Amino acid sequence: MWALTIALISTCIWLLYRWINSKNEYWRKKGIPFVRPVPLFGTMYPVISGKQSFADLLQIQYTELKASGRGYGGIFEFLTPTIMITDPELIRLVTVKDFEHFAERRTPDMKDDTDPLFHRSLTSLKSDDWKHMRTILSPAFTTSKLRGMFPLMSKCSSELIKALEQESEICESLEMSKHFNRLANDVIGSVAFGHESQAIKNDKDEFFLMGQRLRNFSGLRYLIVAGYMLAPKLMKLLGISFTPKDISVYFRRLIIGTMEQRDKLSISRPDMLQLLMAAQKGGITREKNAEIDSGTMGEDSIAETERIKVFSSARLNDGKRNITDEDIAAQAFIFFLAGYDTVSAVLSFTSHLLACNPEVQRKLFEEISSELDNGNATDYDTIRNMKYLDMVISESLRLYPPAVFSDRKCTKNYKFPNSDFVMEAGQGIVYPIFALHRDPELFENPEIFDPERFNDENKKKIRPYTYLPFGSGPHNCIGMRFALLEVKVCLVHLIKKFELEVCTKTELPLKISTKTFQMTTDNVYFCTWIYGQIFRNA
Ligand code: HEM
Repeated sequence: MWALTIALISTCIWLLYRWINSKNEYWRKKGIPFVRPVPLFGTMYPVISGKQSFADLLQIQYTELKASGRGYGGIFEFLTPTIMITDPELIRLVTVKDFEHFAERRTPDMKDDTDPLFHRSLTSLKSDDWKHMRTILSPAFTTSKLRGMFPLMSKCSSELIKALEQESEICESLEMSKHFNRLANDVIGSVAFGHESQAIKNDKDEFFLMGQRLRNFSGLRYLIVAGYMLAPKLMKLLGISFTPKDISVYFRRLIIGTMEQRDKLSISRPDMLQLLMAAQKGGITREKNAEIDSGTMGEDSIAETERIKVFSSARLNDGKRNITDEDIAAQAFIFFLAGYDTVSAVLSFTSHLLACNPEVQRKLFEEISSELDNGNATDYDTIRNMKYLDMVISESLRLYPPAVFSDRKCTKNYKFPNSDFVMEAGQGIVYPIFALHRDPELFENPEIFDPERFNDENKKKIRPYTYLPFGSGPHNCIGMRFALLEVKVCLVHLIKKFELEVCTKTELPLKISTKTFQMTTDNVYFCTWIYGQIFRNA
């Protein structure tokens, strides 16, 4: 009996081993260059074992695949064969020109009721539902709407400065990322949820604590992300949700409660929630000549034409799709998820870079002071005119793009140019943003922080589709202009008041965290001094 059981178990293990190995043969059989996988973990093992950050792993794989000269190659996300693009021209084809073959993201397929907020959000919607929702949401990011949201952002930044002043009186060094986290929470809470969150003043704020749990992708949630990569069908069958139930219920209730209150008391506020409520009632129109959804600076002019083509068929209200309260809650939720860690990461990394590069910080301070000394208020237009500020942020986004890669799902079989390789519908394709930004053939001395790369003359020399912190094509980041404005407002408030300096706790050189998939470090500490005449005149 024992012998039979052992024989049975051994046979199962052997069959499993054969099956896994046969999966790992996928790219070899297709004749595509590939990164050698580890059984079961594919090419993800260095990240799963905590040896490498996700950004570093993608950079190593990119370098290996680029060397093949083919412009793309195979990786294995656990058992799933995926294509990684290394050629900027192919990124253009996939994200822009041949959009109809790659019209979706690879967001996990879930049952409708598993994670309704995530499932109905812009990042998960497919085909016409996505086009329709994106068309509705885009007007929330026009110049005039951002101008309206500016005071909400400004208020949060002023509160941040007060908090830093208070803390710097009692502490020698400040953990800046902690503060930026709270700022990002309060801004997106205010603008997307219409909720006056108070995380800057009170770290026990309920909205903040819920958000902290939601954005924590370590531990069990790290395993859930891995589970969706390893066995998506099984995860779907088991109905495992990304978002803990209580958090989902909390955010939904908050949004719907706020909407009811606004309706009852006829309250109107210049935020995204108001725009979504207007869209629900059919009262939102596209503004004439509105600057919306313009491409990222890494693209070329063709991208704009393609974007217009994709959305020309979508109408704001086609009579077929009603916007439900659930849809509104889902969009506010995804704005929170997409706009919280990203903004807080940009602020943390930019501040770190400024602390390490006093000359750049001084130049930035001079630009801010001179704009404000000219009698300008710290308003939307003054901040938009600060060129050096824009250069500093662009360079920080090159070195530390919060999204280290982006992806698409092949939605229609696709024959790669100059090759026999046909990608099958359903397969995934990634483009490694971080690796492109750090490629010495694309950016000279890529490890060096040099905002001059983005001055008027130099930025024209950047090859299209190599600098893509906000992605590319019709699926690019809808919140780009909002995010950049928020980062700028905060930095202007910060630098006009403080000098940032490294301290003994500052990690030098900075290491990207290996504990999570996100672009973050394990800590960002600075010494900060409140701005004083003595320092600035020295
Ligand atoms: C500095 C901050 C941010 C960075 C670096 C960033 C970056 C990105 C990137 C790389 C993508 C994928 C684009 C592609 O695949 O082509 C993306 C998508 C997206 N982002 Fe952002 N993002 C930021 C802030 C925000 C904010 C503040 C919001 C919302 C208010 C937002 C909402 C979204 C949404 C909804 C998508 C999916 C768009 C779609 O598929 O149609 N992001 N973002």
